[in-house]
Amino acid sequence: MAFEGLTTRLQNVFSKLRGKGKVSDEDVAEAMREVRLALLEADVNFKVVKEFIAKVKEKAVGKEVMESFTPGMVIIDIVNKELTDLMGGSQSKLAKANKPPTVLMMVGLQGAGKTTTSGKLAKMLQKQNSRPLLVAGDIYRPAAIKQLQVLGEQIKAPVFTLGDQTSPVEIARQGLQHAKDNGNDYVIIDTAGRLHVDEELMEELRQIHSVVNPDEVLLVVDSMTGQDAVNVAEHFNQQLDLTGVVLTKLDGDTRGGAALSVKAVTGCPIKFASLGEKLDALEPFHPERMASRILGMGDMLSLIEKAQSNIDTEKAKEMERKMRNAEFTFEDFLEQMDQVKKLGPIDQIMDMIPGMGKMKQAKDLKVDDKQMGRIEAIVYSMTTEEKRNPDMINHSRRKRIATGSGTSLAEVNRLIKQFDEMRRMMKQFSDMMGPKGGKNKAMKQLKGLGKGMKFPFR
Ligand SMILES: Nc1nc2c(ncn2[C@@H]2O[C@H](COP(=O)(O)OP(=O)(O)OP(=O)(O)O)[C@@H](O)[C@H]2O)c(=O)[nH]1
Repeated sequence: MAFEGLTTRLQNVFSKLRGKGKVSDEDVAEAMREVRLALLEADVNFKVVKEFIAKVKEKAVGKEVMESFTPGMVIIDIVNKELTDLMGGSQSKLAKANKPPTVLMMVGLQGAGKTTTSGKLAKMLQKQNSRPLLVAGDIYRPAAIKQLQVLGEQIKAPVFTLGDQTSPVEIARQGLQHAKDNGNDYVIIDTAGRLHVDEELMEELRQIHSVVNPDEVLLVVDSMTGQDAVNVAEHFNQQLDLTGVVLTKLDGDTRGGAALSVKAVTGCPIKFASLGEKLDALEPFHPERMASRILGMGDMLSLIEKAQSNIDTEKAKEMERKMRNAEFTFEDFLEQMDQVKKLGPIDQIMDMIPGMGKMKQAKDLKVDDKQMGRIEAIVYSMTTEEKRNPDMINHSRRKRIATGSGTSLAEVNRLIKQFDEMRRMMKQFSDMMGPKGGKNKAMKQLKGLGKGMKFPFR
């Protein structure tokens, strides 16, 4: 996952500071040296690092900080605010034309993820009840038009193409007219990319620009390429006046340099971040939330938003009722896993929960999609009757389930044991909250409950 190294290093610096009652000037200087190294190692542009450290230092050595009750926390807060500022301060939203359609021109090098991002953007706009038109303007890469058509089919968005024999400038012009004629409120123009920035490409992009007069020129950059991504952004910006950047592949193990430098170097805000190959893996970029993810403080807001747009609330309510009445079966368990999976890779979800990222690093908690898959395989190998009455799953049934799911008896035993514990806890919980419980009793029992508790998927 992106930023892992940076997060670990920063957390080490901060835990040293946090442990101190008083913080001396030397402590701050030492911490700043380590933050500086951590940023450089994460491939952040060296000028950006220098300015960043100067700003943090200026704020951190003040008297108020030293004499505050929790100097360590105050310094973390300063770093958090400066990181947020570095990435643009607040969210930079997509422009909207006064008179539709709003025209989005997608530019970038080959392989950065331009075509995929065009599809993801279209899907995001559809979710907001818009009707985007995709325009296939990359006539040079043989499969690009087909790729966009396939994406369009998947999300049921119209794709405008004139094949690969018409000039991209003409395609863009006619595409825009087509959108006007058909009442599309957004036009997303996918343009060609090259392996390197070259004059011919820029000229073509400038011509398209002057014909369609876009509301947004979005540069798609691959965050895995680190400083190169920043150089590419600077170059495009000099030639084209970008209005925003989309960072792709933030799900990979990028060290984070691009995300942290691109705004400072080009002045161009990051508008979206892409965290996976799937079509719903695009997120609006929130600098403050990204900063808190980098500092290992989680990002509950994004998680809640994801849940709101992906989880079936009726099903969630029904699940809650079952849990309260301790009617929870393995069938419900499967359903719940399905809901969680809709939110994205489990690894990414964990990073959004405060503290979880750190637990993951400590290897206390091993939850990944592969393991979720094994758990699912076990449950799928149960008969309907077994799923509904987990108590009937005796030794010989367990052996059959292990063989059927390609796992081991130990794994099946563990899952069933944890499932039982989970049910018992739910039962205790609902008893506590029930008429005989009362608040004080509930609190008392809650304290005892934590002891035997294990995370169900460990
Ligand atoms: N893991 C991951 N892969 C991505 C992401 N975005 C795009 N990709 C992958 O990157 C590859 C290149 O994406 P494309 O959209 O084909 O690239 P492109 O920029 O359109 O390339 P050209 O059309 O040749 O300019 C594809 O395999 C995508 O699935 C992302 O956020 N995460």
